[in-house]
Amino acid sequence: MQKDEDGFFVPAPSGSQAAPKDPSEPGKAEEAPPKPAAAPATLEEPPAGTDLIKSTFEVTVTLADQQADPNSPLYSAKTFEELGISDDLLKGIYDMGFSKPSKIQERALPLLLANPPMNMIGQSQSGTGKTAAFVLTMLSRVDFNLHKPQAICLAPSRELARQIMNVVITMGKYTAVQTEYAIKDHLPRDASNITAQIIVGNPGTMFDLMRRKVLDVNHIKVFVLDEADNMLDQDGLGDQTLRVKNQLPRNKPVQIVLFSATFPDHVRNFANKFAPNANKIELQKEELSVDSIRQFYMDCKNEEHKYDILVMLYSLLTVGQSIIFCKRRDTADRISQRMTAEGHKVASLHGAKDAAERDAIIDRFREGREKVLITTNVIARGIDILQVNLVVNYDLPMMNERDKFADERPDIETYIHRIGRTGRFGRKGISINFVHDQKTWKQMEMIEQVTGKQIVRIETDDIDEMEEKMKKALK
Ligand SMILES: Nc1ncnc2c1ncn2[C@@H]1O[C@H](COP(=O)(O)OP(=O)(O)OP(=O)(O)O)[C@@H](O)[C@H]1O
Repeated sequence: MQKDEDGFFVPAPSGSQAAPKDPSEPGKAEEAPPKPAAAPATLEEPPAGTDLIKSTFEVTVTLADQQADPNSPLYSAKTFEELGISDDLLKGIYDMGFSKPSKIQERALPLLLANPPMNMIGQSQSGTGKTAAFVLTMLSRVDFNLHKPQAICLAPSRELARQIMNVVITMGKYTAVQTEYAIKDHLPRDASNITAQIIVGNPGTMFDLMRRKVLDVNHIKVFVLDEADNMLDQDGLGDQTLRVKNQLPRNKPVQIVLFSATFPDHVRNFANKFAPNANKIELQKEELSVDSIRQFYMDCKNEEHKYDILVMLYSLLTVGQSIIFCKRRDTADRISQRMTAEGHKVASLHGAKDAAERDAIIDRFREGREKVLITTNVIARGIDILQVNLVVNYDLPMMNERDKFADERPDIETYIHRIGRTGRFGRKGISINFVHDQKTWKQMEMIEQVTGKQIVRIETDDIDEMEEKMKKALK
């Protein structure tokens, strides 16, 4: 059994190849032991000036080449011009409104674009600009005169794959780049032979296109995993991701680029094997989430009371836009049906809906036509909608949603990604957890302990106080 995007167990696709079960055996080509790493360099951000993002967090840069000095200006770019990329790409970047690289871009791009290409394992908080870093890497390595797949990017959900594709198309607007999706129900126009240079999709469909030789792997130079810890998780999408990797040519170097806001220890070991000899950018454990997200909790009396509180919050949910995370698809449906019947305007999105419906729902939400989205973990990661200023954990994320053998511990990584749907690129945001019994209270306490960020109580019976606290947090 494996899990789908919502974290539900589903049977493996028929005819799929068996993949190694042991995470320590990810294949043969990548078995070479990594070189000893150089002493890590810890860098502090200079005082923030007019930066859009006031990043005070620290990253640790570890170079695969132990002779090199990670503090060398060679490995930092204060401007996009310094990167030596084409004018067409520079124009694309400036058109997106980016005036200078964000912290992760500043540190990662010189390493990503250097020749010969080196693997990268990059970590930086949600909403800090990782996408542009790997998209620029793909675009700058592609030969636009060659009509063959040259860069592939995998993401855990169709919504995220579509979002990444938009960045590829927008940033590549002044180039001749051609793109293709590898997502379900989105068959390539010419279903026998993909001529596009950059393919973005989900691992199951990507593998299928490769296996059927619709996607020729022989010219692939870059392989990106966004949300890499999730993509490598053995109980989630890991097997399928590994199958994709095993299709890549072994006699030619492929640059492997892994990015995420979280790399839990058990995945990090696998990541090191998946992307051997990688340059690494890591966050300190206590810096996993950005400070611009203020975290609250509400003490609900019981499960039913959670619903009442959510309805009471409705006027606040619609001040900007909000995402409500539930554990189960049927909870998401039930809440949205009830709220709709009571005259509120909400949408629900989860993995049981068909592809066209999912696309329509997220597009409407992105355009601001829906203000409240009730969903599952399917869009917990990566989704970038700047107007979202409130995230509600109607149910806390649990490990047992990811792993049927896990106990009732909270899923800290998923929590960090969920609340990261707000507070994008230095903006303010709020998250609210609903707790309703001893168990959920303890789970939240554990989240507070591990993340080192305070979660402040809001009274459930004083709507005015609630409003005031939340508005203050958003100021
Ligand atoms: N250099 C920049 N200048 C201004 N805005 C930027 C810059 N880089 C990225 N952004 C914007 O910041 C927002 C967040 O970026 P992105 O979605 O890449 O975050 P992320 O680090 O991938 O987050 P997550 O971990 O949630 O996937 C996007 O709206 C993007 O357009």
